[in-house]
Amino acid sequence: MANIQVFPTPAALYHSAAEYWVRTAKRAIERAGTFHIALAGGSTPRALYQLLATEPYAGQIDWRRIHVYFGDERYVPRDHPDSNYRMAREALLDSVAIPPEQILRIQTEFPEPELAADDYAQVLQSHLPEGEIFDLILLGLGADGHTASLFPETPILTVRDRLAAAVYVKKLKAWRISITYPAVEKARQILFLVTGADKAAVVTHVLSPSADKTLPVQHLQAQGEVSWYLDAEAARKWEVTK
Ligand SMILES: O=C1O[C@H](COP(=O)(O)O)[C@@H](O)[C@H](O)[C@H]1O
Repeated sequence: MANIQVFPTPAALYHSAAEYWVRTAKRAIERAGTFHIALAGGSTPRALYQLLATEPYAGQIDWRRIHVYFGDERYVPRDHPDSNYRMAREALLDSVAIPPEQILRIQTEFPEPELAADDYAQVLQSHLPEGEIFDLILLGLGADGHTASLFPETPILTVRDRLAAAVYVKKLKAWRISITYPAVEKARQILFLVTGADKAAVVTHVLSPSADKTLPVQHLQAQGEVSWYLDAEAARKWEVTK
């Protein structure tokens, strides 16, 4: 059963998500000495990353113990405006003391997206703690129901033998590299961040137990704790139906 929280404003959501991150990191560091987190891309998490780079949050985290991964990446150069790595770097990673070798981006320099995905699958296998388990995965939700780059009606949805894969998204005419269901499902904790009125319909569909299981996020068989942080706009239609 997921924990669903609705916040009156995006700012309230971001502050609670920053507190969640700090709590989860401290707990992991106490338990294992490290915190392995996969970041979401897109635009929603940017404000969270910016908050984490400032007080009172930044000073509560032992950044030297943090290992950062990416849930998905656009197959573009790392300084491209669409790059999820670039967004996270500008919003957070450039401002905190994570050792550079612990920032494990998806390397899009490979000549084929499949090679980049194979490389990232290896990176995850060799860097994640035993069992290839993330402490926390941050995820977003696209208006079409995609999460990470698990897009509807794409072959990546059937990949269960690798931790990362490449996917061509026809409607975007673009390649993506993404972690796969098995990588997401094993995480200790998953936190979805969803804001804005354009997500209201998809949120209602995804969170209604009786809705058709047509969207990728509905097929996620998470083994750990799942939380949804929604702002009031994104939750507007769901709150009416529940
Ligand atoms: O393309 C992407 O979309 C999703 C959702 O992004 P959002 O800005 O609408 O929240 C995101 O989670 C994913 O990382 C990104 O590559």
